[in-house]
Amino acid sequence: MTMTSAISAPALPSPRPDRPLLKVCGLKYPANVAAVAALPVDILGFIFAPKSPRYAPLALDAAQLRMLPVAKVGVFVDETPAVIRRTALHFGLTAVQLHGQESAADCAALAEAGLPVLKAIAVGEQLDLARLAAYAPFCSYFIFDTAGPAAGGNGTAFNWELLRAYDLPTPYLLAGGLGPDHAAVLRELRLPGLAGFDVNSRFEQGPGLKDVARLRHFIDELRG
Ligand SMILES: O=C(O)c1ccccc1NCC(=O)[C@H](O)[C@H](O)COP(=O)(O)O
Repeated sequence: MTMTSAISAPALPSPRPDRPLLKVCGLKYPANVAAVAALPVDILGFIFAPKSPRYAPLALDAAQLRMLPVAKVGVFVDETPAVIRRTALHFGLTAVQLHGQESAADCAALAEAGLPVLKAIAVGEQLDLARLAAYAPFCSYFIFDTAGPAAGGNGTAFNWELLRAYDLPTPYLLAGGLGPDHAAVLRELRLPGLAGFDVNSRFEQGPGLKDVARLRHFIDELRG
């Protein structure tokens, strides 16, 4: 039995020609998870990195997650494959997001075990796109996120123009400090390979608690 056949989770959405995908990351509390899942969002993200203030497994309701008809991504930072696979099965995850120093071989091993992989790339002043070619065959998406003191959820944006030279076949989500005030510019943003956006700390009332009204307004503005 493959990993995917053991998990009844909706598939990871493909890029859409008509509108950008939206991933809301860093959810933690069951009532808030339900409220965000009722919005027209494409992917929900849950943090399984113990150092994060959004570390979710102790608060999450696994039965609720397994039933949700939305793609669910578990975010891990340099975690062991065994823990990742066990967590994915327990929570019914659709895919895993690797947000540390994982290698292309790490991504390949999980993808070949039936778990689609989103590989996060930390972007600083420069972006070495050439090194990503080794990852591309094993990743469903890249997530370009701003490098910072924490592995993720830093709340700051990077220079998106660094992606103007992107030429790999793997689509990506843009992340890093995207907030309500970005809706209009994101709506017009055209970059090669860009499939959508990943939002997190700038839509929070507290760590892991999303502001549903702020998200709804952002989605309305983003999609028109
Ligand atoms: O959000 C976290 O606390 C986090 C911790 C460790 C690894 C990854 C983490 N977040 C992953 C994400 O996909 C975030 O959405 C991404 O870093 C952007 O966050 P933000 O800058 O707050 O919008």
